[in-house]
Amino acid sequence: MSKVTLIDHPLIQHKLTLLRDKKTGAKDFRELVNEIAMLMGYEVTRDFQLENVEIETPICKATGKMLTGKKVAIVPILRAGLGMVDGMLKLIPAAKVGHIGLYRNEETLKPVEYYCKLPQDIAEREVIITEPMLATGGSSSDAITLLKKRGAKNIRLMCLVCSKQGLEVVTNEHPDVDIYTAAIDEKLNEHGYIVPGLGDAGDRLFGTK
Ligand SMILES: O=P(O)(O)OC[C@H]1O[C@H](OP(=O)(O)OP(=O)(O)O)[C@H](O)[C@@H]1O
Ligand SMILES: O=c1cc[nH]c(=O)[nH]1
Ligand SMILES: [Mg+2]
Repeated sequence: MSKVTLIDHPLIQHKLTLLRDKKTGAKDFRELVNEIAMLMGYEVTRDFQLENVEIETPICKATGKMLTGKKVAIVPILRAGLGMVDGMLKLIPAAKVGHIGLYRNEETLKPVEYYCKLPQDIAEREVIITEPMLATGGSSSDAITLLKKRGAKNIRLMCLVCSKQGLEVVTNEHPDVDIYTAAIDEKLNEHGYIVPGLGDAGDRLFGTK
């Protein structure tokens, strides 16, 4: 069964409230999304493996710990997932970045795929999907399916706001994928938007509405 981790660190909750506020404009919204992604990144990568390495400090020989070098791919779901990429790359600068383009049909709420470009060795990488909004769960679930078809085996999903029902969909369809989120909101409205949510993340990031 998927592990769902609610990352409710005070700094993240504070920034999330600013993000939810409709008075927050695109510039601040972009900055906040990146900052939250970076803060969440600590928790998302907490189980990364370490190995002992021998080094010499200015004082003496010592044993330190370094990442075992498992390669990482950050995969944003376009467009809104792009907003979280820079924050994650600050933490893992050597990560490669794949892109999955999906938009939600406004009537059916079903995701439509329009782009996919992944690192060639995606099967060997630890994949972190970035997706600010998990509403019906359709986009996240389809993105995971697509990644699995391309051979990805170790996938985790990083969101800002999830709906309860969307989480259920993704955890049922992909019980092997762990999910990290800064909030779990109560419900969806009749247009499939998360309530209270933060509105349309893509439009708010890129100022398209
Ligand atoms: O869980 P779901 O019900 O599938 O909804 C979530 C998706 O909806 C939004 O994408 P949108 O279609 O608005 O595209 P955009 O990111 O390009 O704005 C959001 O960015 C998610 O990808
Ligand atoms: O609340 C929602 C639902 C889907 N997509 C968004 O950007 N926000
Ligand atoms: Mg959108």
